Amino acid sequence: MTAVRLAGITKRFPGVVANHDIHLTVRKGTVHALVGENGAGKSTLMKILYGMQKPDEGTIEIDGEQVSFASPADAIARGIGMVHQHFMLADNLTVLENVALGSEKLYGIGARARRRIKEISDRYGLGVRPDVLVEELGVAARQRVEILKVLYRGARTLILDEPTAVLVPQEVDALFENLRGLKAEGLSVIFISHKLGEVLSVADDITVIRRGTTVGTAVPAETTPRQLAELMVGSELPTPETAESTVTDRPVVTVDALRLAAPGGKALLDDITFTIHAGEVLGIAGVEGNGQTELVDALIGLRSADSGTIRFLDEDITSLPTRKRREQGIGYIPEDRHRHGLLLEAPLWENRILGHVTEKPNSRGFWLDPKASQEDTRRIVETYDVRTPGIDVTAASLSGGNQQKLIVGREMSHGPRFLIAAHPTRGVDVGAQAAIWDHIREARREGLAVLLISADLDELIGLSDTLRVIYDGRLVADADPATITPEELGSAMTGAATGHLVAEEASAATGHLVADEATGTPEIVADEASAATGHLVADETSATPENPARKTPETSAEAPESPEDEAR
Ligand SMILES: Nc1ncnc2c1ncn2[C@@H]1O[C@H](COP(=O)(O)OP(=O)(O)OP(=O)(O)O)[C@@H](O)[C@H]1O
Repeated sequence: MTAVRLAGITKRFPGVVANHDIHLTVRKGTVHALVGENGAGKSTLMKILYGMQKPDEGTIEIDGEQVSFASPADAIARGIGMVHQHFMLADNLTVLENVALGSEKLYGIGARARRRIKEISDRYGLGVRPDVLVEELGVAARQRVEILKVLYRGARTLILDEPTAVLVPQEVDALFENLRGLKAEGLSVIFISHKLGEVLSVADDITVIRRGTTVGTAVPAETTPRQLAELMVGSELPTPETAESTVTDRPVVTVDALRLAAPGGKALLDDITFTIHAGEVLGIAGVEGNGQTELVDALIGLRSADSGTIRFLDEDITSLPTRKRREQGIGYIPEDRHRHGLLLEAPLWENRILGHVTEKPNSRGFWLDPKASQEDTRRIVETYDVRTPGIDVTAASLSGGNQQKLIVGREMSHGPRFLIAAHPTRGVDVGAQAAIWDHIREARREGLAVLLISADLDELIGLSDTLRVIYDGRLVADADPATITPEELGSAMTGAATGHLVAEEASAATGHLVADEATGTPEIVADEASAATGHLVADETSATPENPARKTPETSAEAPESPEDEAR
């Protein structure tokens, strides 16, 4: 039984054929993965299915019937639902309000709506409680609310755009369990992901898109991640090398007792102390919303600390403005590329200037030097393999992964001494990811110090020389990247986030996590660690990805303007 059939879909943009004669058949009751390198045309195809864009050619069939969508409302009416990568929930409203508002016609906004939410939540095991405020919820719980919201509107086919990018391994397992629940009820899921291992574990069918067209399908049980990657890019992938240590004893960044409080006085960052040396990557592990955003903001100067100091090389930069920090050699890959990394409506070469207005090659003395920055943009496009018809197109017209490559290229171009990298490869395909890792490693060999924040635990462990766990605004534990596994680290993060991982640092120098106390409550997830072996030993079985107490401080309200705005 076919849920969705797309046939002969073609979509052109100026200078680009985003989709060319695409064929995709999604069976009822299956998870269908859509894979392909950055810019291959996945999002465009899904926007067409969701009524956000009109195809130039081709047909859409839902349940065997040909349809034509003028807007997402039309697609929703035919049972298509989309869960975007950037969640679209209002923090200050309850789950019930978020779900029911805008669809009052269905079940009102009162008791009937509440009943319906409970019903859906129970049926698919989503664990969504209607009356909590969304701001109280962690990332995984928000995602389940988004899923519930589309089910509430009657979706029978759900499009999930990179749903696992923000989840820790245990949460990914929980999500996949939910997807199995949906399948069992005959629903279909279209799953876009760059994490090929996950794709192979969850998908029933896989369609591969390359350069705008469907190049084949893969049978999950008979395919390895490597074969899938080769099908995607059409050639062999570079293997990310295991890197030798390049850590020196020269401190580049020294943060001492940094504290930052919310307007009400609650500490968002407390007693943050660390040193990053030349050639060292310090990885910060944590469930999103435990102070990472504030830490990055404080380091780049978007917020000022209430107390404590930040030293960069030999200077106290605690009260230095963002632009000056960048001029002195601090690079910044922001977690939200749309808010802090790009001017979406400006051409690529202007985006290359953003945040670096006063620096070479963008300026010569007092004056901007557009020619030089255009030329350098071409170099970045080439070096970082940004797929684009040219440097005059807007940043908005690049695919998500290609936007990310442009930002990384820009930040690496200024020869930073310290790089603040928040999710540097989010949305980037496996080939480009390995290339970005290589660029970072190469700069590290030359003495770059990196603060790395990443939800991709393979990346975090693989790239870091030192790992620390952040929970509730404090660095509560550290772990050795040479021995810890993603699962163990994931447990430590969720465990810490439930407040029951009580860890004491044995010695920052050895990087060993010592957790010395188990509180005996059922939520304990990391209950043992051994300083002797340097291993974090976590009890995975009791991980609680659904814990609603997880912190996600609301940050947008008080966040100042982006550095780019300031710099302009
Ligand atoms: N609104 C637009 N205007 C111009 N070009 C566009 C627009 N949207 C997408 N494109 C182009 O269409 C192509 C396909 O982009 P799409 O976003 O569908 O890729 P993708 O497979 O989703 O990539 P990623 O994995 O990076 O998200 C790209 O070359 C992109 O630059």
